[in-house]
Amino acid sequence: MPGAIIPSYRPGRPPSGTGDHGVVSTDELFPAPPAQIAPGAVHLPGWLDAAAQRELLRAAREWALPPAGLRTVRMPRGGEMSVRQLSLGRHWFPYGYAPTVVDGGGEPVKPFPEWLGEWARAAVRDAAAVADGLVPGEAPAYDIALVNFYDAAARMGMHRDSDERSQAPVVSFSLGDSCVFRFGNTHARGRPWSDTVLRSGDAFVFGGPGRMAYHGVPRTEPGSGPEWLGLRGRINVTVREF
Ligand SMILES: O=C(O)CCC(=O)C(=O)O
Ligand SMILES: [Fe+2]
Repeated sequence: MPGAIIPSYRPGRPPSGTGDHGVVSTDELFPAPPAQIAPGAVHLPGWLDAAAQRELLRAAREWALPPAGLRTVRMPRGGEMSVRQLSLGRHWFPYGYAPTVVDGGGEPVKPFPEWLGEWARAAVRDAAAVADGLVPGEAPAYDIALVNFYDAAARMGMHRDSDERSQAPVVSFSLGDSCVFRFGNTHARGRPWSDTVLRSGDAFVFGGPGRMAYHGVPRTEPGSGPEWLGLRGRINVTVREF
């Protein structure tokens, strides 16, 4: 049943998008302009409109279903990622890519949809207008995506996206609850870093000099997502070229 894996707002749940402060944030009505956070790293607030957010959520609910659906990722040294994940195009496991769910049931991954690649290329074009080292007109052949689902307790430690052969920019799309996205440096997990709030509909592009920077999600803000979207928790989709 679609929707059974990625939770919805329960009927009767109080509105949360505007409920905390009793007002609609002007940040949500009038998203800020694109901003370069670090060299090659660009935040595109409100890049997905409401229709696109609904479309991406609908697709994510289908992708989440088995086979090769949303799963808990086990780390090589034991332990589990708190984020649940699925892959499109190629299956990511710690640490590599495979055509099938090699660390699970062995099923083939779902195909990477071409429209998601078009979205990512368009986001890179917009990011290139304000960024250092993101070449406009460069059109990566996006072919994989990782879809992460964050419940209220989930977070993602500082890491680099280093299992791709390609250095094409990574493009992330966020849905649902806001989060703190920590974008660091290319040398080490620690400071310097900068924290950016990613809200539902935001895109974030990191490429060029920022492609190999450490980044992570220290926390989400449970209940902060827009009520009209009907998602409990946070989804992040990162589009990559293998
Ligand atoms: O959830 C996010 O915003 C970041 C996800 C991420 O870094 C990843 O999937 O590698
Ligand atoms: Fe990442």
